Amino acid sequence: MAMATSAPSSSIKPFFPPFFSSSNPSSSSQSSLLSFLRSTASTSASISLKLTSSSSNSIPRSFSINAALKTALETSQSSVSNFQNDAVSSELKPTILVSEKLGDAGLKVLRGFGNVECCYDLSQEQLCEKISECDALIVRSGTKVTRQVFEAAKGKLKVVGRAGVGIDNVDLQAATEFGCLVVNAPTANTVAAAEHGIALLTAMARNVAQADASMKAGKWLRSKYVGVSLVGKTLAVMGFGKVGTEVARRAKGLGMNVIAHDPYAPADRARAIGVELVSFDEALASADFVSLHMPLTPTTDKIFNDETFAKMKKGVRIINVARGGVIDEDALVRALDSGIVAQAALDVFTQEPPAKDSKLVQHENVTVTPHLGASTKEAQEGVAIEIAEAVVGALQGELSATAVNAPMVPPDVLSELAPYVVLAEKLGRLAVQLVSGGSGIKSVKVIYRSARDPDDLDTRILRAMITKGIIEPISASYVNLVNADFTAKQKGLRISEERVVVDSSPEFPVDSIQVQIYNVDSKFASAVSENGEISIEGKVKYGTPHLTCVGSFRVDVSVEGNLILCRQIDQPGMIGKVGNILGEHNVNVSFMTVGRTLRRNQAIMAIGVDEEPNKDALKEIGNVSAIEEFVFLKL
Ligand SMILES: NC(=O)C1=CN([C@@H]2O[C@H](COP(=O)(O)OP(=O)(O)OC[C@H]3O[C@@H](n4cnc5c(N)ncnc54)[C@H](O)[C@@H]3O)[C@@H](O)[C@H]2O)C=CC1
Ligand SMILES: O=C(O)C(=O)COP(=O)(O)O
Repeated sequence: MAMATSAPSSSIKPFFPPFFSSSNPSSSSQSSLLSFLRSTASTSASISLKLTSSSSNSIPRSFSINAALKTALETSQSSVSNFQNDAVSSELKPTILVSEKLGDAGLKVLRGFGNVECCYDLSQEQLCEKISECDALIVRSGTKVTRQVFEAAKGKLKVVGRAGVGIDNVDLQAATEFGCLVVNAPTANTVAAAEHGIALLTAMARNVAQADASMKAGKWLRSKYVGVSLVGKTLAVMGFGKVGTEVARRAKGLGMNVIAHDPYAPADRARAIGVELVSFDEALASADFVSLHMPLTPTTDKIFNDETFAKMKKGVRIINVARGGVIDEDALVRALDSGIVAQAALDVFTQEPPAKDSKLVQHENVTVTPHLGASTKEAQEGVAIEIAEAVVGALQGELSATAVNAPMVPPDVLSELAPYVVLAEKLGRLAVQLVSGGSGIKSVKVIYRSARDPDDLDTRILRAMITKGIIEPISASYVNLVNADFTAKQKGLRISEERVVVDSSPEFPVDSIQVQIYNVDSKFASAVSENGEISIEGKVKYGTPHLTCVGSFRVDVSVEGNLILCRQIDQPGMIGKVGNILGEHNVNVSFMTVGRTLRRNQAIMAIGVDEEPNKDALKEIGNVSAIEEFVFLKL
């Protein structure tokens, strides 16, 4: 008879229930309040799940993970305030470092949740030194969040919030590798940036800045500062996203002919506001004014250079409120000197602040502002609230709608998938414990059976949770939604997915999830299917995850607590025998089912137990003569 023990399971309660849970060993020395917050948060979330699901015999479509998380947040917040009389309380709250000026309304939201430290103008060294004490970091465009910062965080940093749009100052690859979520505030400063673009466009066309400076120097130069008119001129908006669209709208109001280039923008959205989408070269060849609104990426880096300036109309005027790096600044100086570019108005620079003697900044045909695009009172209050809520939400485990390096799952999809997310992680955790040795897993297949069209099922979050379930019990890695795919790749674990349409109720997103592990030995031979792979399957029943198939045996056991799987000769009295042993050792049985192949042939008994049986209890179970093999699994 084979007896097997389980692989160690992660027993640390998640601080980030349920999607960003971190059992990072390097951050396991969290303070007691943090541990408390973790446990209360996750408990509240699960209580909320149970209450909702118990009210109906079907999985409620109104199931709201956000509500569950909100409950968790409220519990945590009141827990925090309960601790406020404690002299050491402030040291025990999550620490949020704000490294650049943030609007008061946002700071208020943050202070209601954590310990907020505002430290502006930190050097890289100072930031690296401080970051290992911080759970979250909030930045604007001036802080470089480099790989060194993530390394220095030693796993403590869970969220970086960018109070604005551009995330080119954050090393996203490093953030992902370290499982750190990056969120931004992509909408609150759109209008401010667009208005600043228009301000620069009009100021440049009428030499406002130069004329102002000359008057302040005591001059009256009316003929020197004759400008150009905008009406009837062609403006090329390069990057027809949020800001570009708002600039286009306003420029139309000024009577300009607006064209746009954006390889990813839908033509009908442009057409709807009377803008024609054209190719890059066409935009350059026909524009009198070119306004830049694309992000800085490896593709757009220095996309405006000697070659592209040469394609522009002589005397073109350029506005840049996007990122300095999209222009080769030396090439722009050359184009200004040669007259290809008549004027430029720039809010952003490759290096910020630029060198004092920068030829570009000093050029008489250039109007500059010190990265003021987002700097209106309204925009700053807006981004501050947007980012504060996103960071607090992320610290509570909410899947942010503005996550930059994790799958964005719309709230309604998330709410519907919530119980399947729990099932997915548990199936991964169970399947890996059935592998003998626990290592060498290279190939996993997940089969989702659903009545819905395969295109109508977003499985990214389910795959991430299966990955988490598989990896965490057998390695020191901690896995969350952010780094699941990366960690799987690092470990050489290939997870393929198959979606099978079945004849069940399309009301539910998934009928069953099957996890198969290939080319491994099993410590419980009955979990191996006829085709040779370890195979288990689960379903959500009445809102609760159930294990429904082990190898080729049908079972039905709620996956809560721990599980004992026994294969025995199908004969009367087996349930009683094992139940007695567990009872004698004070182990409470929560569920028990028997699945068999043929009557009086082989059967599998799946027993849910609240406590972990001790060695003696397991030995006694193993000594029952009809039991051929068994395994104890931790969930
Ligand atoms: N100066 C400032 O203070 C501010 C600057 N910004 C910057 O403005 C830019 C745009 O911001 P949003 O409109 O909010 O972003 P967005 O993401 O809504 O729009 C960017 C657009 O650029 C397009 N794009 C990407 N690659 C392109 C390419 N090679 N050629 C043409 N288009 C391309 C995208 O398809 C997208 O439609 C970003 O760089 C952002 O950082 C935004 C706010 C304030
Ligand atoms: O949101 C953006 O992309 C911006 O460039 C605004 O930057 P800031 O927050 O003002 O440093």
